[in-house]
Amino acid sequence: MSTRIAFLKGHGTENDFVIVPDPENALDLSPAAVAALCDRRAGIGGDGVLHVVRSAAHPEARAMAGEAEWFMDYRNGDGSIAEMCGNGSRVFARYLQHAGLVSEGDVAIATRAGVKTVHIAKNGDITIGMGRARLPEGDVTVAVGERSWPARNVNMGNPHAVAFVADLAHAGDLRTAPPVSPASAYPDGVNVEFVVDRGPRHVAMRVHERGSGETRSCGTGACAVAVAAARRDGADPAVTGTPATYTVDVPGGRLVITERPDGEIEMTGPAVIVAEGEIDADWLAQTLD
Ligand SMILES: N[C@@H](CCC[C@H](N)C(=O)O)C(=O)O
Repeated sequence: MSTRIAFLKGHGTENDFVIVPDPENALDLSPAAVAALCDRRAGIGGDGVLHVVRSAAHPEARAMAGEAEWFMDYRNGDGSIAEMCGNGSRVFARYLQHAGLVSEGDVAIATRAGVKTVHIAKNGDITIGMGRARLPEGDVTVAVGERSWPARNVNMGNPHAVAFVADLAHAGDLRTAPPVSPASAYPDGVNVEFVVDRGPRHVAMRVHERGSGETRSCGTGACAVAVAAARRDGADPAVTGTPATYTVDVPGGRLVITERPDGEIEMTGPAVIVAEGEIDADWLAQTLD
């Protein structure tokens, strides 16, 4: 009988993940293995993988082990590595709670973008402290077909280009990554958000994610959108001295983002574990041949 590898499936506003608990970092989770797991026809299916590892057991997280016991080793659906995943961190915290590894309240999680504090409420949503946005200088343009828009470069640990558009349909089918120029603004690739207004401090977005394609939600993207919208609306908390809260509708649900005058950003939304199972290790090994 072949070896089995435990997995779970979870999502946050329908940004879905294959969760692979591997406390001692014993699995060789190569890019090809991640892509095979995320394949929606031949694999389990997901926008990415949440590899759950003890910080002390992972070379990229060892230095954070004193602050956060668990490291979110996040991978995009194509197997590439990303610095941060906002929805993933809520689902990661939900998994830790589900597995009895943490209780409700505040939990520190190590990520490639540093240690994040996640608050698990008694019932319902999870809030994560996302840290501060960086807004690199320089004009950026996003194009789809004949249309193009000026965009805001926002870094939430990972890179985003936020374009305000008249109609979300103008983003097209998003089967391929929309060109962003100049390419030099994003040497490591970029996540692209298209945004429309829904009401006061209420927007809706679609996203094309680096390494995953169009997804039903992107947490870091929603934060980037809230930051860009606040600058556009003259509601920059650092200038007004008051927090700015935006409701961001995504195709898979709703996220609420607050930026405080000190620049700290909090994101609140759901996180759900939907299934548990076992991966056939022989199948996974064959996918790599
Ligand atoms: N869906 C995520 C972002 C995942 C990483 C992104 N695709 C990248 O490469 O930066 C989120 O919820 O933030």
